[in-house]
Amino acid sequence: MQLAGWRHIYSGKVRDLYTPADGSDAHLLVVASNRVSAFDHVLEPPIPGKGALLTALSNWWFARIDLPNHLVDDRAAAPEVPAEVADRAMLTRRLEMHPIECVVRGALTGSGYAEYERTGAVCGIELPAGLRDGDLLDTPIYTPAYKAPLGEHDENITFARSVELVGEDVATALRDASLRLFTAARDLAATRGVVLADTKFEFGRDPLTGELVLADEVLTSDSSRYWDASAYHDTALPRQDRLASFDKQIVRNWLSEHWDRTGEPPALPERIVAQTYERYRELYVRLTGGEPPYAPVAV
Ligand SMILES: N#Cc1c(N)ncnc1-c1cnn(CCN2CCOCC2)c1
Repeated sequence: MQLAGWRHIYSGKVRDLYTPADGSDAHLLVVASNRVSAFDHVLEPPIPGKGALLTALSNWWFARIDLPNHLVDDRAAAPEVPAEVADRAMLTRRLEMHPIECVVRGALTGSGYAEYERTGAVCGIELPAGLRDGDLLDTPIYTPAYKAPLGEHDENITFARSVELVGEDVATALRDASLRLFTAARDLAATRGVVLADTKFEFGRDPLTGELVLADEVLTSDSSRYWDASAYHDTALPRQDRLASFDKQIVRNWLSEHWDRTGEPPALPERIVAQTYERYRELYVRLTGGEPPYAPVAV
């Protein structure tokens, strides 16, 4: 997408990165698309309103986290944010990013559970035997990953390896901040009937002050696993229903019934698109207590 005053430099599955077209290097623009991904595929069509809703959720969390973050408050000294993306863009300070995905797990699932099944540990942290997919852990664990080159999968690493990569002081600061932020967010989400199972933070170093700064998006359902607490604790439900991703399970269930996982996935029908937006909206309302800033035109 062309944006006046900005040059596109990177596209992830669901977000795009821009640098100022005038060559200045103090800022970046992170634009959340309406794209949705599942099973490592970007799906069609986009979910109208998703980018704006998740940007608002990330901003809501940033405002409640007592750490410096990369959002630009004083926009007078920064390039203008184009109106067409204003509701789904973050104008940020450019940081020296640490090459670590700071993953914190309060429950054992996904790649962490797969590693546990193979080794009995996750990122070098030994866990009790007999844990099952989705089990809550007694205490959250920090399971960092080394940020692989663009397009490759990140590599789970031990804390000791993170020390080799970024030094003892930074590695310790990343771990301690990530565990503290996760625990606070998990406890807040629990009061809203939502289980925060895991999340991923990214941090950078401010080149001017040297301080540790929270970057990227925070605690969205693209960077985190959120489950409905009543379903999670209903042990009569099948496990897949207890661990249903708050926002993507509708898409995953439909794809499981309409796609054999070969070739490109089929386009989502309008009703699935509408139902999926409603799940994003429900998560936003449950967590924040307010309505998201944007509702797609009723189809
Ligand atoms: N945020 C931020 C940020 C910053 N404030 N300063 C310098 N670099 C970055 C940056 C560059 N890449 N990533 C990885 C995550 N990306 C986020 C956007 O969308 C694509 C993926 C972070």
